[in-house]
Amino acid sequence: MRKITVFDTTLRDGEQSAGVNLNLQEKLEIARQLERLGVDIIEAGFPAASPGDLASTKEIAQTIKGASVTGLARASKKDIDAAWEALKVAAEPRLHVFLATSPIHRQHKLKMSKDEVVAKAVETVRYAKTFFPQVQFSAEDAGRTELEFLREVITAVIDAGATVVNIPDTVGYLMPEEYGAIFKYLKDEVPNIDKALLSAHCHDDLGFAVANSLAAIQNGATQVEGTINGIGERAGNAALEEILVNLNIRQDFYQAEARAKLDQLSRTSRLVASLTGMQVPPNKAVVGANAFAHESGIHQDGVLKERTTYEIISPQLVGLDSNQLVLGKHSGRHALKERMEFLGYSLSEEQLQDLFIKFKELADKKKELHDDDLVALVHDSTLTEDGDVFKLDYLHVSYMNSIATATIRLETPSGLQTEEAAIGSGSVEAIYNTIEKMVQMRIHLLDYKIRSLSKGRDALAEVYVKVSYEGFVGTGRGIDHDVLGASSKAFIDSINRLRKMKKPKHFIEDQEEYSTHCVQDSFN
Ligand SMILES: CC(=O)SCCNC(=O)CCNC(=O)[C@H](O)C(C)(C)COP(=O)(O)OP(=O)(O)OC[C@H]1O[C@@H](n2cnc3c(N)ncnc32)[C@H](O)[C@@H]1OP(=O)(O)O
Ligand SMILES: CC(C)C(=O)C(=O)O
Repeated sequence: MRKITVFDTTLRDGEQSAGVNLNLQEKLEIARQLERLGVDIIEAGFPAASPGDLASTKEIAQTIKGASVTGLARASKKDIDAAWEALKVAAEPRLHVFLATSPIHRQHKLKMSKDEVVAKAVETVRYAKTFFPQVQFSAEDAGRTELEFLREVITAVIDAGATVVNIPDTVGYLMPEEYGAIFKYLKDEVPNIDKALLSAHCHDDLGFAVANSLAAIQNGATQVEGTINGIGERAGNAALEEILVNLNIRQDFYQAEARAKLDQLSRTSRLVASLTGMQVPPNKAVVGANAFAHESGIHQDGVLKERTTYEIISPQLVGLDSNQLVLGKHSGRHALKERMEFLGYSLSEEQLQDLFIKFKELADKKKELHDDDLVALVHDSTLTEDGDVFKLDYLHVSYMNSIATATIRLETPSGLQTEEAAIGSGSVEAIYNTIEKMVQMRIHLLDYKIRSLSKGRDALAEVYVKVSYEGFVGTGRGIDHDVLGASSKAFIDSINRLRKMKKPKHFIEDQEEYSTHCVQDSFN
């Protein structure tokens, strides 16, 4: 099994993401978590970039003991001196210097000839070696560099003392086969290649950063660079968590391993997302919120029977407690039953079927159903279970010139349908006046409370009412995705309960709490 050195550049290349600016404390916190994750090298910053970068690189070099800390420098004595100032406190000072080698960069940016680039690279590595035992040289834009020239530069810098040579696809231009082929070529053609680690550093402009990094490993790279959550300049860097999980899950294929502790990945990802403000898309591999969430019934059924039917990575591998069966409109009875059991309900087949119908109706209106929604639904189902109740069939409310008019159709306990309309100064009053007319009972509303049962704009509303009728006091509860629907249901519920109070032995057992409450209130 080949050992792969993991080089994390979240704090340097990752911080180059547009809009990201981490302060010293935030960088230290991320560095400590990277140490827990077990990366081998942490690139803490670019000390010549600013006094703040120098100070944070120094602080991290002083603090972190479980990983090697490095900093970036251009091919310039000034940059190397700044890096030394920051990194001399480290246990084993390590420098990362870079110089572009591609024709585009040579001509337009550096304005240097090939010979000048080789000479500068060698001079830089030699100077760096006078301070640092470990020197990494990066041939910036190696991906667009002539292969023969790349071979020449890499041979020269290893001769000058570079201990790591990095071959970045700086602009994310290459396809995996092409990037892998460069590593194979360098392994075969650079005579002193065994004296240095060969490193891969990829960007995601065409979406191949992780695939390219893995292609490099397949072709001889022994160090891989990346950032947590794949943050970084433009479209970002290779996502380290994805590379690490690939190496683990497909060890059979890569025959390579890293020492990182994968169960720290979720935690590291969350920390980086919250401190950088760069949120992870839900469908992101390994660390996205949906990476272990199953929504569709067929998948949920499969996962409940045998997790590996639809899950190639176990949630525990990356530090999560469990996968998630999200209940939504694509879910089936197996998942609903499992969730209800988890919530403490053992439903008969009939009850489950009834609940499932209501669940699907609600799921058509709501994106995701939370536990509160399910509890609400099951209570709604059990309440109306024994029949002999008024049920809301249709509700329409209009509002004009400060007068609300409610039109309501009810199903009566004997199964007939009755329709009525009445007005009120507000929608709820109009509804209650209409229902009162229909049931022919003079009901006093003693209390009315409304709350949101679950999260989001599409949350269910729960209305609680306390009413009295001919000396009896009762309560009612209604749940609906619409507040007026919930208000109607609560009022009707209270009427159903008041009717049952006259024959308490028929109280519905599942509604014990409610029933007890009604009985006590009415007979005290
Ligand atoms: C691929 C990468 O991710 S490389 C890392 C990129 N990261 C950063 O640039 C973040 C930190 N950078 C900075 O804070 C600033 O750019 C500084 C402080 C480093 C330099 O600032 P300035 O001196 O104002 O230069 P500026 O950034 O405008 O231009 C870059 C200069 O560096 C030169 N340069 C670029 N790469 C290198 C290199 N590897 N070695 C030597 N010189 C280089 C450019 O040719 C240009 O030189 P010029 O001024 O002679 O034309
Ligand atoms: C400094 C180098 C390694 C770099 O960040 C790049 O080429 O993308």
